Amino acid sequence: MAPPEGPRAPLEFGGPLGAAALLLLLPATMFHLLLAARSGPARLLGPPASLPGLEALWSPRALLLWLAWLGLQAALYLLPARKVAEGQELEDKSRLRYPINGFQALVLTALLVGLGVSAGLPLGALPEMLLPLAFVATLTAFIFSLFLYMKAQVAPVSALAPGGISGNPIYDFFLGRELNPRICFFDFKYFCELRPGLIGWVLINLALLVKEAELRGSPSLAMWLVNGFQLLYVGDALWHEEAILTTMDITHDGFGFMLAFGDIAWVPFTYSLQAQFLLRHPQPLGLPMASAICLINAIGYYIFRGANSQKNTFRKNPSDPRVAGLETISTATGRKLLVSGWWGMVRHPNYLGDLIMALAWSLPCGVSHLLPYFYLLYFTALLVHREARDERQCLQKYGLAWQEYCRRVPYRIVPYIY
Ligand SMILES: NC(=O)C1=CN([C@@H]2O[C@H](COP(=O)(O)OP(=O)(O)OC[C@H]3O[C@@H](n4cnc5c(N)ncnc54)[C@H](OP(=O)(O)O)[C@@H]3O)[C@@H](O)[C@H]2O)C=CC1
Ligand SMILES: CC(C)CCC[C@@H](C)[C@H]1CC=C2C3=C(CC[C@@]21C)[C@@]1(C)CC[C@H](O)C[C@@H]1CC3
Repeated sequence: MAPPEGPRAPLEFGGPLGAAALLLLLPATMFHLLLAARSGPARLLGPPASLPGLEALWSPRALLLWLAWLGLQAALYLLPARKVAEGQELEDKSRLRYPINGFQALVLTALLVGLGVSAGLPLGALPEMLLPLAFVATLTAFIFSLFLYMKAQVAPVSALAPGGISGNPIYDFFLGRELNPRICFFDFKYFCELRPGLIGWVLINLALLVKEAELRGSPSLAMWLVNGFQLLYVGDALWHEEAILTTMDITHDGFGFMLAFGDIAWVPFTYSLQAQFLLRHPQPLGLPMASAICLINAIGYYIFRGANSQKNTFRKNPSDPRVAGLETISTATGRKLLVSGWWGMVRHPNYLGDLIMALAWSLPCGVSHLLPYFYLLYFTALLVHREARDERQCLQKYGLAWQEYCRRVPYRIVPYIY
């Protein structure tokens, strides 16, 4: 039986209490990680060596830099795009239009940063500003989420997301009420999901690499690997930008604190944790080990990209010769489900590839500390939870056909294990 949506839908994340706890816990975890990475013991569990005062968190320079960064990314978003894509059909049968120029934004940002550095911009000074930058990013996320919550009060009911209309203000503030908040062509959720956070993440990584070169004469092999792997991941996401239009974040979830904070603060400041750790805790890495780690990342990427591209190609055009020979199950909606190829191996092959890559990003940091493995642990929890949410939505959409798919493909993420 499909679960109900809307006001009677079961509340996620432990309901209002869980949402209230996460409002505090998520920023606290981010600051804990930032502090732990710069401390000698670099302990993931246990209190950080010292707590910063307000003077270490608040800096008008960091605020200016942060606003300039958001302004730059917003300006790049508004530049003419190579393509304008249509999103999924909405409740009122309309489709929104989205500019496909994320990769262009990455390249232009790289050019601007390159120009800035050659004109004397001290990129190596950025790592010292991470704490105040994370602080202003968190403040921005709170203020922005408040704006989104108020904007949703005057939005038509058809514009609201199914999950964020519980009526409890804390829960709805956390999950987000409006599905696609926009001002004219500027779509806030789509903009935040890929631009300031993801591009900010690789910029922070690069600054940490530059700082390491300043401190030790040249960047370490471990730092090169972490930078290279994560740049590939971000470049890939922006190159395939159109694919996020079918993710549950865009089609199902409201835009509230969880995604706003996740996109603009959590991603840049916690996803760069391995590079932050390496700056203060250099790790020796020989060529044979580095080659093995590159192989692990390549295998992860091969599965991740293969699975995502196979599904996207199939959804765009099921008769495309690359997917036409695959076995499928018909559903009552008219859409089909792939039951061979990557999607016949496990029900979320793309998650498996993503997790293998996450392991490869931590391995260059050695095995002496748990801290650089935080991303792998957090990401496993996120994907297990996400997989369960997606299963619920697919069961609701496809009913018996989904049950048949689960029978034919019994494992969720890891073959023969989970
Ligand atoms: N680094 C990070 O922090 C994060 C990364 N990711 C990554 O982003 C990518 C996108 O993930 P996500 O948005 O969760 O979802 P998916 O790309 O896995 O999409 C799930 C959807 O795919 C469709 N689908 C499921 N099974 C089949 C099948 N057998 N045949 C055809 N279509 C099927 C269904 O939608 P429908 O039928 O409507 O098309 C389902 O709702 C993943 O690679 C993930 O690893 C995700 C979250 C966080
Ligand atoms: C702060 C919370 C614990 C959770 C926040 C979740 C967000 C950080 C993620 C939700 C879905 C995401 C996706 C990506 C990045 C992380 C967030 C925003 C990608 C853009 C990463 C690159 C992939 O190729 C596509 C992903 C889509 C979903």
